[in-house]
Amino acid sequence: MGPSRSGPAAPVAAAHLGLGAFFRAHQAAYTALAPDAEEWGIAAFTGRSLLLADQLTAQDGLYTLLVRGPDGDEATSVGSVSSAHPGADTAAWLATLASPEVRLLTLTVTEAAYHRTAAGGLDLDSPDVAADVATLRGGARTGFRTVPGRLVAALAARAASDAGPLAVVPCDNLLGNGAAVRRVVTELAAEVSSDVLAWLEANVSFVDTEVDRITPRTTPADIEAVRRLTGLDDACPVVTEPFTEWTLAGSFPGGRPAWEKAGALLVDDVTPYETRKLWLLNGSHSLLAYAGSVLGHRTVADAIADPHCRGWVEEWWDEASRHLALPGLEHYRAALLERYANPSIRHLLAQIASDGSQKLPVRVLPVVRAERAVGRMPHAGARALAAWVAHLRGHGAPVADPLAAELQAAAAGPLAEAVPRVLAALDQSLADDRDLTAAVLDHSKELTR
Ligand SMILES: NC(=O)c1ccc[n+]([C@@H]2O[C@H](COP(=O)([O-])OP(=O)(O)OC[C@H]3O[C@@H](n4cnc5c(N)ncnc54)[C@H](O)[C@@H]3O)[C@@H](O)[C@H]2O)c1
Ligand SMILES: O=P(O)(O)OC[C@@H](O)[C@@H](O)[C@H](O)[C@H](O)CO
Repeated sequence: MGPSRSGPAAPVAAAHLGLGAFFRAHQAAYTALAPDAEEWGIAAFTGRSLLLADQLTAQDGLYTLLVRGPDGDEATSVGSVSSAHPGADTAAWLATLASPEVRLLTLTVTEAAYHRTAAGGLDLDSPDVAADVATLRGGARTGFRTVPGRLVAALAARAASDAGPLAVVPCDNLLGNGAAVRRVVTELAAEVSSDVLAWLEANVSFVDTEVDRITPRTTPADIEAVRRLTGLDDACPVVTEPFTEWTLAGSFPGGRPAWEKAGALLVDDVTPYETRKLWLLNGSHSLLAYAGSVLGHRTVADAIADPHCRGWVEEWWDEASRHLALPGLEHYRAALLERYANPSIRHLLAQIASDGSQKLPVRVLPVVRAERAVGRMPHAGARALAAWVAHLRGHGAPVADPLAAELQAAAAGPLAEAVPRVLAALDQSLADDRDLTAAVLDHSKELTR
């Protein structure tokens, strides 16, 4: 028997786009733990797939959260998802966001889904973005190809029904994610309708967040572990670690669940938390994803057990720590080592390796630039870039990236020519830095020797 409810689900007051593993281990779990959870049911939409929406609907939105610590598993049933919908159901999407009862929208759609240029604006040259501009200008209510397109369509529907203010809460690993999403959404709205633009500027707040909880993809073995532990045939449990963190800064004009009572931190500025997390955790994750997989490792736990990889991570943390403001970095680093070594969390390096062109500019390049600005050579950062070049040349984890074709072409051929071409694809000024290019080349040779 699968999970099912004994009473009604909470009325829908929040929406989510990007229904997947992380949202269910993080934001939905915080909402479920908040004391006012019964007022904040969530209508959750997948990005694209049908399966998870169908599986959750068959389970009344309920799923098992399996928290795996080094010493054992703990299963809880999470009930904050009141309805689950496939991303293609635009009628339900527009109706949900046009409802005055809905005052909150969280997002976990991956970094790549925002269609940002390297400078952070909306990529209006993208054919998918251009198609959405045409669709939105034509007033169609379906057929959107991008996340910014879906967001602007929803805000237009909300403006039309005068449904009141909304807080948009992006939870992807982007620095200044609230401001980043505000920018792409306002730039797209400006292409489409000055009325919608004016409405959203007056009614929509974009909240910056730092989010942290390592949540790998669910495997058949996880489903079996849940069955053994709970006796339930849960088709879509989520496996995560005990550690969890959520820091938010911004306004919630229509209210929000009392997330702070569930452990979230409401602050004036998330930047120090966000940079610490993105550089130390995500930066080292990307380093391991490329360099560790070149050495033949498959998971974070395997790679961190290798003294070479562990040394590279420590070196990266030394470089990044020179540019971080929060105190207690030694403690943070020690905790990360424990989290990475958790043998019950099989976090695949191949999953982390995806979309490097979108992730490295956030996780690694700021530290490389800061080190070069003070005249130092960031060898660990150069190694991460070298490992990415090796990955694009076919070593280690397979390539999955929206820019895969052009990046793999840039990475082909003699290494001495490939390295500056790949660096230039990230940022021309990196390729123009001869000493950095030479260091990346040396690390590339060493890694693939
Ligand atoms: N998994 C983690 O440990 C973790 C931790 C912190 C933050 N995050 C953030 O959450 C995001 C999602 O992670 P997840 O583990 O839930 O992944 P997932 O694959 O389980 O879910 C991703 C969701 O985003 C949707 N999506 C993906 N690409 C899209 C696109 N181009 N357009 C529209 N929708 C798209 C998918 O359809 C799915 O609904 C990550 O990319 C990251 O930014 C994840
Ligand atoms: O989820 P992604 O693909 O953005 O990145 C992979 C990991 O680095 C990331 O998911 C971390 O596990 C997470 O950010 C931990 O909080």
